[in-house]
Amino acid sequence: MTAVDTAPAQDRASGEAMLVAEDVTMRFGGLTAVDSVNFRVNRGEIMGLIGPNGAGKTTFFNCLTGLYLPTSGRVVFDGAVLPPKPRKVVLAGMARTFQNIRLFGNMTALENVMVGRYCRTTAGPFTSIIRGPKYRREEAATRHRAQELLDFVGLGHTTDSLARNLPYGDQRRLEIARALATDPKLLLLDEPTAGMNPQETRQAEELIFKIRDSGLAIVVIEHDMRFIFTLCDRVLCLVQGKALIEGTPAQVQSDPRVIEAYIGTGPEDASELEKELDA
Ligand SMILES: Nc1ncnc2c1ncn2[C@@H]1O[C@H](COP(=O)(O)OP(=O)(O)OP(=O)(O)O)[C@@H](O)[C@H]1O
Repeated sequence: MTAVDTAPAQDRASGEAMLVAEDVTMRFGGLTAVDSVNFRVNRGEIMGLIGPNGAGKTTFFNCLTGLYLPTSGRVVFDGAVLPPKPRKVVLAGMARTFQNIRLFGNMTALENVMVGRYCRTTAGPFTSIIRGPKYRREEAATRHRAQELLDFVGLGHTTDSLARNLPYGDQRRLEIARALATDPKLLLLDEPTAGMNPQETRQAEELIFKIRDSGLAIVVIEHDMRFIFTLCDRVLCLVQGKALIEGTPAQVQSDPRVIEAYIGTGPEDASELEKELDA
């Protein structure tokens, strides 16, 4: 978490591919939730995924992170086809957060982050019971790294607080710290600002830039358009499972088909989008 990415957005957009989705299709029975979507995320890039409700964003995200095996097409991560097990995906260097907070509420902030770290430790059940020197060394290193990550996300003061007692915005940041504990090369965030107040949203934005600057690639699903257009190098808009447009925030923002797609799916989404674009 030390290197700083100072590359301009256009360099990142033409950089080396970290994640490539080729013709990814996901069907649930007769419903095609994701329809032949191509997608590419480069090293050090922040990629946004938008679309009206039911557009297939979460399903596509689940295909990208190994939670779903696409009906057809493939996902290549860091040069290799994505392994079909979420645990192997994490070990390959991909971490994610979920739309709904999934912390261990009765564990402390530090313990929550340590849980994320255990995928990189080697102590098995036997060593953990014996608690020999190797276990103690590893546990101390895990604790140290977890504290570093709490500091990194701005939660250094919450070490011993129970996760369930943290304010909402802090819980979201704690989830990010736990994801970072797995040492990812790519971080996927599913609606990271859902339910946040404007101040928490601004803090989330700063944190995501900081993570990108530390060398990670990031994919974000978000309904908050102002947030996504400020944050991302490129944005993909999905509509009814299909890729409508992919481009820079300026290109996507000015494409009339994007507003049209939102209007077609209900006045709430559309007025939200127009409000954001006018701001
Ligand atoms: N496990 C599933 N089984 C059957 N249908 C599903 C399943 N998951 C999603 N769908 C359907 O696939 C379509 C896309 O849903 P998805 O949740 O991916 O959209 P989304 O863009 O993430 O929506 P939102 O913004 O509301 O979260 C919807 O019609 C949804 O009902």
